[in-house]
Amino acid sequence: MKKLGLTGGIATGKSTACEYFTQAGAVVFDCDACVWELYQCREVLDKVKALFGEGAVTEEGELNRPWMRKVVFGDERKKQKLQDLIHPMVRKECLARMAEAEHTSSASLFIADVPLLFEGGFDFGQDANLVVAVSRKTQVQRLIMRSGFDDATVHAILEAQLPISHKVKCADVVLWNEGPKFVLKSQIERFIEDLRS
Ligand SMILES: CC(C)(COP(=O)(O)OP(=O)(O)OC[C@H]1O[C@@H](n2cnc3c(N)ncnc32)[C@H](O)[C@@H]1O)[C@@H](O)C(=O)NCCC(=O)NCCS
Ligand SMILES: Nc1ncnc2c1ncn2[C@@H]1O[C@H](COP(=O)(O)OP(=O)(O)OP(=O)(O)O)[C@@H](O)[C@H]1O
Repeated sequence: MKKLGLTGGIATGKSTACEYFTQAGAVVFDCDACVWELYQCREVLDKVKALFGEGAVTEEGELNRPWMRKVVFGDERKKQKLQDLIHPMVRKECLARMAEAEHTSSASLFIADVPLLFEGGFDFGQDANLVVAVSRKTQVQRLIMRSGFDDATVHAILEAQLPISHKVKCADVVLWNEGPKFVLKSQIERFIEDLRS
């Protein structure tokens, strides 16, 4: 089974690319989804509350995402504290999912969608790394269209990530997602064909 890391910046199209990889038969591990699941766990939420205070959790007992975004993306040290808590758990889940796929699945491709693949040095023994890239202008447009974040939040998140141009330099393969979705899809189909040949 070939193992690939997939990354990009926020809203560059990682999840969209992974959807196409899944359609093509790959097993995909999504770090963001894993983080969402971890926050469903009371023990994890209690740890987040212990680190950041009562404001981290809503009255309904869920993670207060807008509050956390403000705290974490405005302060490098606090962001690091959250990452130190969450990343080891995500990596553990990723390795477990990969081991399970190797034993139970006939898929020939395992892909981990890791937003901070290069920032965090996320190593799960992958054979190569893919980057889904767009121009900064398109990235900001798609991010605002999807999330409605204000300019300050967009700026803070982008500041917390390596520039796409840097990620492109670290990539083994770049999927250029500036055009319509079907163009991304056909790049992925061609990439998979090349792997098979
Ligand atoms: C701060 C949190 C609560 C904000 O939640 P929100 O719903 O807005 O974002 P979500 O988790 O869906 O992530 C969306 C995107 O934000 C970006 N992002 C998330 N965490 C980080 C981070 N620590 N540094 C830079 N960018 C990040 C990524 O591009 C990611 O794809 C959340 O992002 C979080 O817990 N981050 C820390 C965990 C982490 O590092 N996750 C990244 C994958 S392991
Ligand atoms: N080629 C494209 N053309 C137009 N819109 C696109 C294209 N690719 C992705 N999008 C849209 O841009 C937004 C971001 O895409 P997607 O969720 O795949 O990015 P992401 O990198 O996974 O984001 P995040 O970092 O938040 O996890 C979505 O609304 C998606 O539908």
